[in-house]
Amino acid sequence: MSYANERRIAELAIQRACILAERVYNSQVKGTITKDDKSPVTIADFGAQALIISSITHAFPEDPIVGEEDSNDLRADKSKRDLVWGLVKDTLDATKDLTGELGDIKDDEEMLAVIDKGTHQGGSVGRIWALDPIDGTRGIPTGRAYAVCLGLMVDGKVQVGALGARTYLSILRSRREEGILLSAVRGGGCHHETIVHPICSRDPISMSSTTDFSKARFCEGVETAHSSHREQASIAKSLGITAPSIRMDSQAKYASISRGVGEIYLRLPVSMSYEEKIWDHAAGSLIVEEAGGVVTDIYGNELGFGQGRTLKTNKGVVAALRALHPTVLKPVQKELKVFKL
Ligand SMILES: Nc1ncnc2c1ncn2[C@@H]1O[C@H](COP(=O)(O)O)[C@@H](OP(=O)(O)O)[C@H]1O
Ligand SMILES: [Mg+2]
Ligand SMILES: [Mg+2]
Ligand SMILES: [Mg+2]
Repeated sequence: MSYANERRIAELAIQRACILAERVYNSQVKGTITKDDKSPVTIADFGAQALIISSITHAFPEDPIVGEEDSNDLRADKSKRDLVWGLVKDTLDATKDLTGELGDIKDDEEMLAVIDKGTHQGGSVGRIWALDPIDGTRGIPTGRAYAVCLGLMVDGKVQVGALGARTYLSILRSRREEGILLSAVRGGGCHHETIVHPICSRDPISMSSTTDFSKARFCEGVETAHSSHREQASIAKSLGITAPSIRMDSQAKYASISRGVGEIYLRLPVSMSYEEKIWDHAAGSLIVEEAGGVVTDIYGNELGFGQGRTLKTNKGVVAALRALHPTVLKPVQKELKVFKL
């Protein structure tokens, strides 16, 4: 199946949400709330979730959605709700030419209801979308990278992925680059474009072909609570990697290696009890695979997207160019003392 319509809707929905996210990124007002699990959420996360879910349900009304956020905090805080609705309304007004394909939201009550359409529990049967409205939320208040990510799973396997990301190349190359949009369909390769709407040009992308570890670079997250920098450094050293790690928030790391900026992405668990969320990996992992990479957990197992809202049976992530992946996995397993289950 080509999934051409799903890919187009996902790309447009991501672009519309990125317009909202950029407003928050560039504004003084982030409206950050600390969730019950102590993680942050901003008004951009809520607004982007509302816009993207409304797009999916407009185009594919039968499809369930696993989204990261819910509306509870907004229902309890009228001023935050007003801020989010103001953002959503302004973005809808600014993108009226997309309303035919992506639909509209009429008022703040409808917005809250739309946000709560992301509560599906996931699973291995049929079509299910996985949405991370803002991945790398800490990147928004800190002015670092973030990404807006959407994947379509069919019978537990990701078939379509789209990801809008900003700033990672500008961070790396000290120059301003507009956001980029990457998308992929399984078996159909992936491409990228600068985020300008409407979609106009497409360039295929592929990973770097570097197989010499002395010339290779690896990506890792910024937050030390999300992956083990110490173990990642030790693995890089044992592989003979000499370049410093490329650190950035969000699935921009998947985007980065899929465009040849870095060859390896290591996300080694800091805690063996943490279960990675499907929305943190659905889009990015497919994009890397379609750009020539392999994505597994630390055991070498493929990521299992059909087991609910989390990757229950996986621990950590190891993503690398196909030719490098087996060699990267060896020191990972030695360092973490793990064996294939
Ligand atoms: N202990 C942990 N281990 C791994 N990932 C974690 C974590 N706690 C939170 N996360 C996830 O890490 C994501 C960000 O990844 P990164 O550090 O690569 O930017 C967060 O996504 P959100 O920012 O969407 O909440 C969150 O889901
Ligand atoms: Mg979060
Ligand atoms: Mg996330
Ligand atoms: Mg998020």
